Amino acid sequence: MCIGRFVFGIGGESLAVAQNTYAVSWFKGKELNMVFGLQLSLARIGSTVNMNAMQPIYDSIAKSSAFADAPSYQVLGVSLYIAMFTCLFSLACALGLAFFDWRAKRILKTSAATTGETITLKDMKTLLLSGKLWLICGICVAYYVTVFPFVGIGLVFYEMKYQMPHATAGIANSLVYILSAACSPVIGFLIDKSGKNIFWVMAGTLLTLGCHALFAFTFATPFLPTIIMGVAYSVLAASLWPLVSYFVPENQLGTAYGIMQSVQNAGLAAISQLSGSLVDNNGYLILITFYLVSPLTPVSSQHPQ
Ligand SMILES: N[C@@H](Cc1c[nH]cn1)C(=O)NCC(=O)O
Repeated sequence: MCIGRFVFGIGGESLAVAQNTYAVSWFKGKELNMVFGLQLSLARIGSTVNMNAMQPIYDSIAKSSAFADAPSYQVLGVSLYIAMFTCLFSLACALGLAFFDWRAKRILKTSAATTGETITLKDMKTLLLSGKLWLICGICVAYYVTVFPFVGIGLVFYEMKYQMPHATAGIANSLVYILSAACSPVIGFLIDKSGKNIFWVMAGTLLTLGCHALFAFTFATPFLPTIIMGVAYSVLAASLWPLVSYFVPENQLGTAYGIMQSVQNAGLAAISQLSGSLVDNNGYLILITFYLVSPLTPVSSQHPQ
């Protein structure tokens, strides 16, 4: 299983790096935040379908006459084979993209997704010494560790703190992603219109901070902070990822996004472990208080655009 998850991580995150680089190369200066919003929206539809569909798929296979006496690992295997078809669909889309890129290159007599320049060792050194890149990485990791691990343990949190039935807790937990799927393109469009990415990064961070405060210190309906968190997360994501393209030259974008994803995932790996251990040993109040402190890092590391 660990090997499978390792390969999955390499594939998924490389895809994200390539997607971001293509998006900037094709849409820079033309509603880039909206394009990122749309991309995030589709990714979040995928996460939501995954969160809500896999258990029913597993249950219906287990109940089917063909697998009535099958051990659970076989039922799981068949469920994962079904999930594999969405990966094949993704591969088909990538092949379609390659075709359009090749066609654009042929018609425009240029490389569509790159400037034709490749990164040199000197560029790499300049990039690695760029304070702005590391600040963005800091914002990215400090913010995302308060959202992805929270959603990861959210189901049990809603059940335990708010005494919600399993199904209602599942709906509450997927609301962050459902809202993000619905709002991200619209929010991306509004960010394009205002052109103030850093302001929106700060707004998204502060709103998320408020949500964690409501979760930690009140017993008011959790739907309100969850809804606000869905919107805040969309605001942050649609404004943060395009920001890289404002200061990193096009031939270094892939490397810059690669560094950003690595830092984000290193933080997520560590904080997911810490979240589990904080919940088990100290309870949810301490965990949410920890999430409250983490986004302060992005707020304090930002300065006006
Ligand atoms: N690292 C990417 C992709 C991802 C999503 N969940 C885990 N990895 C990322 O964070 N993209 C931005 C987003 O908001 O999903």
